[in-house]
Amino acid sequence: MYIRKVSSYAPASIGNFAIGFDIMGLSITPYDNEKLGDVVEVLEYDESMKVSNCLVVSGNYAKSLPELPNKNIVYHCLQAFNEILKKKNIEQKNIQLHLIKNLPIGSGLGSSASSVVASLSALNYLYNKLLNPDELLILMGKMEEKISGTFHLDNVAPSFLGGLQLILSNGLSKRLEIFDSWLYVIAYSGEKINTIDARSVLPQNLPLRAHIEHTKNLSSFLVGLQTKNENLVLDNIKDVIVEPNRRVLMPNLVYAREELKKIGCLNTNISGAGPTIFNIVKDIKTANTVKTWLEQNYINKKNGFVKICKLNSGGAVYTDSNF
Ligand SMILES: Nc1ncnc2c1ncn2[C@@H]1O[C@H](COP(=O)(O)OP(=O)(O)OP(=O)(O)O)[C@@H](O)[C@H]1O
Ligand SMILES: N[C@@H](CCO)C(=O)O
Repeated sequence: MYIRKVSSYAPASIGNFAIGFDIMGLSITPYDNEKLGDVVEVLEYDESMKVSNCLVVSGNYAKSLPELPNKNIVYHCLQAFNEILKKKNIEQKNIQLHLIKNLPIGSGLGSSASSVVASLSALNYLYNKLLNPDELLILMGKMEEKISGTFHLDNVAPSFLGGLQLILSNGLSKRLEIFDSWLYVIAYSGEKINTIDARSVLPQNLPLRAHIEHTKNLSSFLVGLQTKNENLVLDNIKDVIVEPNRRVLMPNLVYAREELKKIGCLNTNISGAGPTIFNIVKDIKTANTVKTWLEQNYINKKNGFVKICKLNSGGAVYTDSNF
C-alpha cells in the first residue's frame, strides 16, 4: 500500500486554435462536466517496499500506447525530473507512476501534452513545487519536442494553465480573455494523425503574400478580443498557412465546414494537427444540431466521437491523499 498519492488531471486542448500555429491553444472541458484528459497518479511507497515497475498504464486508450514503457512520454518525464533532482542534490522518492490514458493518441486533442502535463505537474507537486510554473512549462515543451520533433507549447500551456494561452517571444505564456459563453463542438474522426507526420507536409518557406494575410488575420483576432467584438474574432479564427497543406490529410474538412455553416455553425477548423475539428457555436440548441450532423456525416462510428465542450479556465487539477 502506498503512503501518499498525488494525482493530476490535465485537460484536452485545441492546439493552434487555427489562427496561432504553434503559439496559441485553448483548454477545453465537456459541457456536461465529464472528464476529457489524462490522469497521472504518483504513488509514493515506503523505502522497504521495492517498486518493480516505475510506470503502469490503464484507461480506454492504454492499449494504443507504445508497448514498451520506455517509449511512453510519461517515462521520459520521470527521467527528466529525476535528472533535475540529481542536479539539485535532492534524494529521489520511492515512487511509481500510473497513467490513466483517457485521450485518443494522435487525435489533435493534445493527447501527448495531456500526459506530459499530468505527469510533470504531479511530480512537481510531490517534490514541494521544486520548479516554478515558468520552469515547469519549459520542461513540458521539451517533452513535447521529444514526440513531435519541435519545441512548441500550444497544447501544454493551455492544458497546464487553462484558458486561451498565447505563447510570447520570451517563451512564456499569456492568458487571453475569450468569450466564455462560446461552445466548441469537437469531432474526433477516429483516424490517427501523428503530429510529426502532419508537420512533414508543411512548407519550410512562406510566400510574402501569405505572411501578410496571416499577420492581418492574427492582428484582427487580437483586436477583436481586446475590444470584445465577437464577429471580428470569429471572422479571424482561420488558418491561411497550415490548413491548405494539411487538407490532404483531412479531405472532408472543407465539405464539413460548408455544410455546418448552413445549420448555424459559426466557425470550423482543425484542432492541433488533426484529425479532430472544432466547431464554434453560441447556444446549446445549435451545438446539439451540429453534434448530430457530425455524428451522422463526419466521424467513423466505431472509434470516433463528438463532444460539446466549453472553455476550461482552470487547467491541470491536483489531488493529494495527504490532505
Ligand atoms: N503518454 C502518451 N500519450 C500519447 N502519445 C504518446 C504517449 N507516449 C508516447 N506517445 C507517442 O506520441 C505520439 C502521439 O503524439 P502526437 O503529438 O503525435 O499526438 P497528439 O498529442 O494526440 O496530437 P496533437 O498534439 O495534435 O493534439 C504517438 O507516436 C505515441 O505513440
Ligand atoms: N502546433 C502543433 C499542434 C500539434 O501538436 C501542430 O499543429 O503541429
